[in-house]
Amino acid sequence: MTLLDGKKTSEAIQNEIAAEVAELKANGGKTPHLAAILVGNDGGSVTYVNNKVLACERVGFESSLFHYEDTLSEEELLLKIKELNLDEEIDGFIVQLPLPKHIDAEKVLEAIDPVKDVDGFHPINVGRMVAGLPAYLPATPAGILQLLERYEIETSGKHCVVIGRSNIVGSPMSILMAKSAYPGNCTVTLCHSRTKDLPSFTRQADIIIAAIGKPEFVTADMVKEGVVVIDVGTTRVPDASRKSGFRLKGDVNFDEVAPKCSFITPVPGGVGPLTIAMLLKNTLKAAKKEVYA
Ligand SMILES: NC(=O)C1=CN([C@@H]2O[C@H](COP(=O)(O)OP(=O)(O)OC[C@H]3O[C@@H](n4cnc5c(N)ncnc54)[C@H](OP(=O)(O)O)[C@@H]3O)[C@@H](O)[C@H]2O)C=CC1
Ligand SMILES: Nc1nc(=O)c2c([nH]1)NC[C@@H]1CN(c3ccc(C(=O)N[C@@H](CCC(=O)O)C(=O)O)cc3)C=[N+]21
Ligand SMILES: [Mg+2]
Repeated sequence: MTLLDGKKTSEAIQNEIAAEVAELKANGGKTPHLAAILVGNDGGSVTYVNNKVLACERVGFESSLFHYEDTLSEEELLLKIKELNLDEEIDGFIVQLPLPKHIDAEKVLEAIDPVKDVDGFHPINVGRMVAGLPAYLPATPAGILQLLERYEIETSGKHCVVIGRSNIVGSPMSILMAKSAYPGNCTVTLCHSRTKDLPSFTRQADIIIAAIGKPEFVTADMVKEGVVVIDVGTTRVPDASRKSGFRLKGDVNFDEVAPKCSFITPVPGGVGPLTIAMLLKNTLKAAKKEVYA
């Protein structure tokens, strides 16, 4: 069993990005600038956004954080997005999800200029990804592809079972794994809460990508010997023995599943750090105008 070290892989990618940024700057180019909008004080969201800002500093990007109370109106948020769309200093920005219930998230994502949509959530970027045109790939699926590639995991002809069909992880992941490319060329099954007899699918899987948000959902009896397991889940569960009062759990029961795996990601230290690295990568592409001329 090989542990897929997301932290180490993320650091390697960030070092590559830092070297490119240094070169850009030396050649008189613009310093890439990522902005993040955070509405409210959800614990996880605050942590992830702060991690993104810290990562920007590490690679030599500029960053801006716009943090609002959860009473911010949809109108005010849309106005801020319009401002960032027009701000020539900012190459890319993200609106952290989830948003408070009184704000229509789809409307907000559609208001972002696709050219600056470094999360890759705008329907234009989603469509371009599906069509195989240059696009910002959503960071979590792109990070998973990086892990598979950097560990030279064979994917061609394999049966990949994705659990979860969200717009940000499961659905794009299923599309990318089916593409005629490496990593890809898989036969893909996309499972969700209406799937009947999920274990009958996961037991056939050569590669399982779990993006459900239910801690320890995937158990040893659901997987075959030699499987590759990618655990996207990051749920905070109460843990009184920790200073923070919680610990992070994946969607896979690691202790019982890991012994059956050829490769598996830990949580934390698996997919999460890659998500941050790929967001930076998209921001670099934005600054270099690699996706949209
Ligand atoms: N590490 C990282 O970088 C990231 C981690 N995450 C984490 O990944 C997890 C998933 O996130 P996200 O995709 O946004 O989640 P969503 O809640 O948007 O989607 C969850 C999906 O899981 C499906 N599902 C729920 N229960 C079951 C079940 N019993 N059997 C089969 N499928 C089920 C749902 O089905 P249905 O569609 O029918 O409701 C849905 O498609 C979360 O823990 C999140 O925190 C997310 C993004 C990035
Ligand atoms: N607009 C938007 N874009 C996103 O990309 C986005 C989002 N909204 N909303 C929430 C999800 C979740 N997500 C994570 C990113 C990093 C870690 C991460 O770094 N996790 C660390 C642990 C961090 C910790 O200590 O909590 C790890 O798994 O090792 C996790 C989850 C991005 N998301
Ligand atoms: Mg992780």
